[in-house]
Amino acid sequence: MVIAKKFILDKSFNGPPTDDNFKLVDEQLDELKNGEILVEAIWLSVDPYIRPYSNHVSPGTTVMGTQIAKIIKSKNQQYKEGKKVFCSTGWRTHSVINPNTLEKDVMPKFYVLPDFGNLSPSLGLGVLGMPGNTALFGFLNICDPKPGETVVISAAAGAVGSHVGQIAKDLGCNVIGFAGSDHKVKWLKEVLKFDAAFNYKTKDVTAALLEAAPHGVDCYFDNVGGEFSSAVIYRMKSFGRVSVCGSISSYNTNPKNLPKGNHFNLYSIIKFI
Ligand SMILES: NC(=O)C1=CN([C@@H]2O[C@H](COP(=O)(O)OP(=O)(O)OC[C@H]3O[C@@H](n4cnc5c(N)ncnc54)[C@H](OP(=O)(O)O)[C@@H]3O)[C@@H](O)[C@H]2O)C=CC1
Ligand SMILES: CCCCCC(=O)/C=C/[C@H]1[C@H](O)CC(=O)[C@@H]1CCCCCCC(=O)O
Repeated sequence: MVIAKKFILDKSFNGPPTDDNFKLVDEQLDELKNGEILVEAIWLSVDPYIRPYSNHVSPGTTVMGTQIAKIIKSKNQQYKEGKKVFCSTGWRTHSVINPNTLEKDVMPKFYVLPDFGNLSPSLGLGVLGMPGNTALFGFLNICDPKPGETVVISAAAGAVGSHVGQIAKDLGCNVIGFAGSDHKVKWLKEVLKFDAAFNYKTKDVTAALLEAAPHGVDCYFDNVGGEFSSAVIYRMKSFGRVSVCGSISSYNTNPKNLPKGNHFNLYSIIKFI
């Protein structure tokens, strides 16, 4: 008999998450039936969407999220013990899954990870998973960046932004990142080789842009929304492109009291991922 440990949403969120929102509980799992597998979590992903998407979730529900897990018992010939899988089972240690009867959805809920060799399987939740794909396709398909163009990235040291910046550098763009600490800014400049990076908590965004992008911004990869994005969009060139990926600055806000919208530059193309 396997006892899973899982985090449930104990109290609905009201502002930034605190320990009180979560409760760790046990769940006794049933014996495997034919077709089922038992997986054990190796890595859990804590992603920004969990906060706003949980506004519609009832207390008592397992906290949503994806994980990389290992098949530790199988009653399904197609899924061998020892294989590593990606699954959307939430914040829990053990889960019973029947891969053949999972709902088909636009987003994958379950798949066997390819062999990453010596690399960490955690990359299946990062650059080789949802954040990496968001960075690659959200940047290339929507911003359509060209060598020499100026690219601004918010939340630039995060999972998505840091990959957008590296792709933009590879393409020969002038890359400007904003992050919330001097340590992150140093990392962006010294390790990821961004052309410029600023701490938006201590530096005025418009002043930073006038310094690093005096002729304006061609591409803006927007992870944060709110007033920050209004300041960047105001500095877009004509025919600039904005990829609206997320709006993390408002995720802890009560949806009935959201901040005012961005300043929209009518000569830029703004698309949502
Ligand atoms: N559309 C899509 O398909 C997807 C959208 N997203 C969105 O992309 C964005 C980034 O996700 P991801 O990289 O995974 O997140 P991470 O958790 O890796 O990074 C998030 C970072 O956002 C910054 N941040 C938090 N609060 C604020 C705030 N109030 N103002 C400005 N920045 C803030 C913080 O960095 P700092 O210390 O620098 O402030 C934080 O570390 C999110 O908005 C997310 O919802 C993500 C994946 C898919
Ligand atoms: C107002 C919220 C904006 C959130 C933006 C964001 O971060 C979106 C992320 C999703 C993206 O569209 C592709 C994904 O895989 C992200 C998560 C979707 C998971 C939803 C399922 C939750 C569950 O397990 O029940």
